[in-house]
Amino acid sequence: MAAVTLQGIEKRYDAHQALSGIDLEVADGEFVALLGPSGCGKSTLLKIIAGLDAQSAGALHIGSRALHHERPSERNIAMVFQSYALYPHMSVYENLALPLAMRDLAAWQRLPLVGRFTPGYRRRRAAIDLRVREAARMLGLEPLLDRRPAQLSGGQKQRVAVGRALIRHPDVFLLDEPLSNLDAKLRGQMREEIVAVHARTGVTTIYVTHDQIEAMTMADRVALMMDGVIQQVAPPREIYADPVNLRVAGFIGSPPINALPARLEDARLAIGTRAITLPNAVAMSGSCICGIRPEALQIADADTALVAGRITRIEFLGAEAILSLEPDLPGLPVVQMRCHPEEIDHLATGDTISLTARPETLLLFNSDGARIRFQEAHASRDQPMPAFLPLRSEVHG
Ligand SMILES: Nc1ncnc2c1ncn2[C@@H]1O[C@H](COP(=O)(O)OP(=O)(O)OP(=O)(O)O)[C@@H](O)[C@H]1O
Repeated sequence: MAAVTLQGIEKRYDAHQALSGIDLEVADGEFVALLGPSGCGKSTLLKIIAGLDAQSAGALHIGSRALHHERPSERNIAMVFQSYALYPHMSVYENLALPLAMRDLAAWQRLPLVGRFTPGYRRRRAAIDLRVREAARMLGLEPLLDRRPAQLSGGQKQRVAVGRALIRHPDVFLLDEPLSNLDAKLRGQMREEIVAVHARTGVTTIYVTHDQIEAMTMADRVALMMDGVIQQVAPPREIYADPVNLRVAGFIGSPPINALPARLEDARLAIGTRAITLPNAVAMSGSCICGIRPEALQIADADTALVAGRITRIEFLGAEAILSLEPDLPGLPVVQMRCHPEEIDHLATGDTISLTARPETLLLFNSDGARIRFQEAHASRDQPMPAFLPLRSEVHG
């Protein structure tokens, strides 16, 4: 096992810049998810780490080894692809044993019929057998060892692919969208299994996905990529609660963060015709974007609320509900609130209500999307909800 260090990695395909200035340190034994929309460069970066593609510039280290021209087979990295890439004519046992046979048996020992009579064959085969059975036990594949891939379900194939990748005890384990061919229920189950295998083996893992739930539930840290650039690397809770820019805030979270046009003047924040004083002064004035997570909104009195409008949709999702509100002011987008279904039991589409949020839950961004930080202390939820007041009374009051 080993840490992975990427420094200034660039990748150009002719005129197209696929990766720019990628710096990333994955600690020994850490599980990092590379998350981002389609085409952002996740797979390209993974292929560069695996040695299947070469960077145009930058350095890559595994542990203290600088990797420049090592072939994939010399890197001691294992990779699982979306397609599983199992050998269809081989049994599960043979698929699991293959990486060890290729490494531990000489070419003449792998020959059919003749190979088994060569010196050292039986000892090496016994060692391989032990490892195959150990991997099969870890992944629940023991009853399936004689089957061919065509006789397996998607989840079972996925498990064989994971087992085959880990059987050589690699330094680094790379996975490229490994669950995208599975149905939702199986994906949930395989997420847990991969996390459990990681916990048991402790192999440094880099996991590519465009699915934020996978990234957020599985990884120690999430590296969010967009347009070939890593926007932020942080533990799941932090990347959600403390995004560095509006693109990160908008990508993470479902329903997405509400982004309302606003104006700032020192500690005063105005949204539409309402304003509130923030807990701390902000070192900027002018137009900004106010980000409000759907769960930060709550129903409030019309006199003190942030926004009023008409309910356009209510979705009941079991344990929670999503309410969409069309603000009664032009220029403000539809706002979504996430809450407990009981809180909105009495409401229906077409009703008029008012919503508000605590100032310390607001995320502010400048017009370029960069985060503007203002809060130092977090107020308690038990304290009374601060009021948004009509703009004129805020200004003069
Ligand atoms: N061999 C290539 N030649 C030219 N352009 C390429 C090549 N491989 C990838 N690209 C481009 O580089 C960019 C990044 O591709 P990459 O496959 O890394 O994205 P991704 O984030 O993994 O997307 P997806 O989630 O859809 O797989 C894309 O714009 C893609 O079209």
